[in-house]
Amino acid sequence: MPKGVYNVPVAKNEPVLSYAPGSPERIRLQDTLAEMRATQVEVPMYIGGDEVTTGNLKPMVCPHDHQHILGHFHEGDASHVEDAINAALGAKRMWEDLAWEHRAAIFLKAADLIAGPYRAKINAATMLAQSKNAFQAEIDAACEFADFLRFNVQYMVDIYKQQPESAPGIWNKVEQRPLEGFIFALTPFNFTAIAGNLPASCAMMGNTIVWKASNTQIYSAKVLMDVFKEAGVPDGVINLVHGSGPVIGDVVFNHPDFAGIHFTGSTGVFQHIWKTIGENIQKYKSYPRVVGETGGKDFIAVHESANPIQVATAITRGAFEYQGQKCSAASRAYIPKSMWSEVEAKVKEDLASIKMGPVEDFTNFVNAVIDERSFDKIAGYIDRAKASDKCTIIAGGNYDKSVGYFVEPTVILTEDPMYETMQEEIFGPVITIYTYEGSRYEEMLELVDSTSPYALTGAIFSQDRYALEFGVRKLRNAAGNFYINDKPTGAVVGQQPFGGARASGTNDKAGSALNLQRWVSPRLIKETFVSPTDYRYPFLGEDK
Ligand SMILES: NC(=O)c1ccc[n+]([C@@H]2O[C@H](COP(=O)([O-])OP(=O)(O)OC[C@H]3O[C@@H](n4cnc5c(N)ncnc54)[C@H](O)[C@@H]3O)[C@@H](O)[C@H]2O)c1
Ligand SMILES: N[C@@H](CCC=O)C(=O)O
Repeated sequence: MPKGVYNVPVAKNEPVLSYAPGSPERIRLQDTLAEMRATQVEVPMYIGGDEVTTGNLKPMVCPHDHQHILGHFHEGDASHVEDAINAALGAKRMWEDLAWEHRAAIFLKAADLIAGPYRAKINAATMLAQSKNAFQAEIDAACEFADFLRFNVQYMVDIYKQQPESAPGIWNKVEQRPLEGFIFALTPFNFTAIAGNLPASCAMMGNTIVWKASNTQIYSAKVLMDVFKEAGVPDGVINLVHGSGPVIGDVVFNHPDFAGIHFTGSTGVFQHIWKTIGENIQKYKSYPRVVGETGGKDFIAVHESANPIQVATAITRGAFEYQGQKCSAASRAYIPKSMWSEVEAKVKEDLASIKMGPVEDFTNFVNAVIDERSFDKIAGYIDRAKASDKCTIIAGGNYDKSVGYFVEPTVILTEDPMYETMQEEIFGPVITIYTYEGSRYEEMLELVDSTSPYALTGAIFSQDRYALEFGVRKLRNAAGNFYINDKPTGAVVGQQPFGGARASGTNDKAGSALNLQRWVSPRLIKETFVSPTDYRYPFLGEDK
């Protein structure tokens, strides 16, 4: 077998295709969409080498056409979670003993499959079942997922390369061991790339995984499992189970071999999980690694010197792309009173030109929100704002779930900086604006910092360097991803490692070496070449 100290290919961001009318990628995607819409699929669980069916079938629908059934998944119960844990533990020894370059090759191949032959399929699955338009699917399911895989291979090797000094006569080595036990990947509906990355990044570091995807993302999770299989991920390394979160969690969090959770989702669920792990801590063989990236109440803070048109564009894209269902979505903005009329006019003009509808029509910028529960929650915020004497709805405010879960991009103007929509994560196409006296810039920054428990993303707009520098310093702890003169969404792997603090997560920065480091437990190995043969220190000798 060849031996060598291998370099891995230098990672580059996957180019985003345009899907312009008539382009080959658009034609391929439209054909794939039509084909997938016309064919119902059944998604089994993947446990060890088996595709497990239970007959307990749950429908997967298009959010923008909720009577259209894309297929069904087989829901499992606690016994399937036990089986998945056993499969993960059974696959562990061979997987962790496999030389790292083979793990790298498998995931680099997965990236090439996603960027190549599976591109249209993963995008179409994400469009149909998660209601993303072609551009939003492309930047997520195809490009961000390929980027996660390729950059993580590079970061894995960077981690392995970090070695201690060695004094003469000894050799110190650090071995990055996978964690003892299995990892639980618990993933959200809104990014196919995140759903794929949470199990894949842990597996890349030599761990074996039990993965539970969100029910509304299982349709694209199946495509990810097909990619993992074709790329050569061995049986039992990534096991996908479907079922109720609490039922699955109950088995996982009571298991002695539970070694860590890689979570992305809401703050409430993560806090519940953290508490459960704390209560069970004596049951585990090791202290589990707890990594969770959670909710946000992301802001745009504007100084008087900012360009109003740039601010308005950041509001429209930052708040309404993918219907505001990004953890990073702008959902509160602080605008100087003197600038507001110009910003308002541009936002209204842009919103008037935005089309809302199904993903199959590529002219729609806005599609549906994910499901009825989410629709009702968002509609509740809008209804309360309509009834409140503290707010005015200046754009949107309509919703309709008769065919799909459609909510118009909605802009609320409030006089109360602590109104509920300034504080709480809505996770829908709703932004609230608070206007302030431009001379009270510092007070406004204090409000931004103290209004919500979250600290995920935020943006500051200013053409004045002093104001900018002051704002960046004042808001040091208000966001883990901070943007200057840009919208607070759209982080790119390898360029803007992503994660927030406070109630927004453990800030282990997805798409960086920091994250991968959490999935290994270093062992220091010291070897002495010529071992001592005398216990005495020189100073113990007799003075003459
Ligand atoms: N910070 C980030 O990087 C980031 C990225 C994407 C999404 N998010 C956040 O995710 C949320 C949206 O995603 P979601 O609606 O899928 O989140 P969610 O918390 O509802 O669900 C996440 C996962 O947890 C499971 N789950 C739910 N309740 C559970 C329980 N009691 N026990 C065990 N598992 C349970 C779900 O089935 C799903 O698989 C938003 O709050 C958003 O801000 C954060
Ligand atoms: N990384 C994405 C957000 C992921 C959360 O939903 C962004 O930067 O917009």
